[in-house]
Amino acid sequence: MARITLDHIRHAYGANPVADSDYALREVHHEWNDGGAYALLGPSGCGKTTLLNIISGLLQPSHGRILFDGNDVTEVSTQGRNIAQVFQFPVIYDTMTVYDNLAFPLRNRKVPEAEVDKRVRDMLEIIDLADWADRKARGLTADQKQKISLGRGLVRNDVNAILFDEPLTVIDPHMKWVLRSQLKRIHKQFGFTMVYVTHDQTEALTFADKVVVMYEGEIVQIGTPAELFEKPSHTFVGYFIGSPGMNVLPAQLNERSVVVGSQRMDLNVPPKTKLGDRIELGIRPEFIHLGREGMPVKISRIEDIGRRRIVRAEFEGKPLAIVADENTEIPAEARVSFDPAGINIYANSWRVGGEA
Ligand SMILES: Nc1ncnc2c1ncn2[C@@H]1O[C@H](COP(=O)(O)OP(=O)(O)OP(=O)(O)O)[C@@H](O)[C@H]1O
Repeated sequence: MARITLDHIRHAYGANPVADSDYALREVHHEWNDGGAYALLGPSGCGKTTLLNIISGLLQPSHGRILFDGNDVTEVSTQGRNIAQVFQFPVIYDTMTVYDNLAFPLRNRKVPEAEVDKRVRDMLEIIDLADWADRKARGLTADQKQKISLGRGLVRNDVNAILFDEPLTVIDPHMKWVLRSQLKRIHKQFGFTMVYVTHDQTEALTFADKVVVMYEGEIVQIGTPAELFEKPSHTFVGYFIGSPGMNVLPAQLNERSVVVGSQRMDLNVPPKTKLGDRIELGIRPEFIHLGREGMPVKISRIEDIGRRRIVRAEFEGKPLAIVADENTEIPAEARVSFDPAGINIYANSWRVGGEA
């Protein structure tokens, strides 16, 4: 397995890129740990597949280098990079048996047959297809075929990394959950470096140790699920992760306090900002307390979602979502207070601290 260094990588599909907007990938400069499980998460078109293809060697970046364990592989072919890939749709040999499909990548690399047999049988157990070993792949369901694709990616233990591009798209929801848990277990057991592309936050948060959130061709945050939830580096992360997402309110800073409309909240450490910065206050719906004390809000709607309620309200002329538990009393003259630990201050969409 390998440590992956993305050294000032940028990519434009068109010739002669000039503006930032000409780049599908703006500037990616990061190091990913050997044995880490990374999920690339972001909306359609943000550059996830572009970055994955640069890592796999399917695409040459317009600028920058890519290194595996410190060795420059920018010019090395996909095959030479020694990585396994699992795509959105199953890539398997229909006329081969399930067993032979899994054995194929090992036999290709001249692994001794006894070792092939051991690894294939172990993998058949992991992907729960042991009873199907001698069946031709042709007659299998889409789920089963994709399990074979996953198995083929995971059966080799000499790869530098395994790359997954939305591999569970064709899988039904229950099986998705099962396969995701299996992937996590396999990762713990074998310590592969895994990079997993998805636009589904649940998938990213359950699979990865580190979630790489992408937005408009940039990595806006790399963090654990807890970090993304508690301290979103960019307002987009706050909005994209969580359901409902973070409330983002236009604000002003005033020495040691932040002001939203006519409301003022004290801050312990005043964030560093420049004159002219666009200031916003971010607060997740889970960090807002609803009751009879605090700042006035106008409630417009209450949604029951099992044991929690989402309260939609208006605060200083702006929409505000509040998560309350099912027993919270909602008074007619409702008021709110923001948990100081949940307050984030943003300047031009980037977090600049701000715990009160
Ligand atoms: N072959 C190509 N030629 C020109 N533009 C491309 C090409 N492939 C992707 N793009 C553009 O580059 C940007 C990033 O696309 P990319 O496929 O990397 O995004 P993504 O996050 O993987 O999206 P999705 O989730 O829809 O697959 C998009 O604006 C897309 O239109």
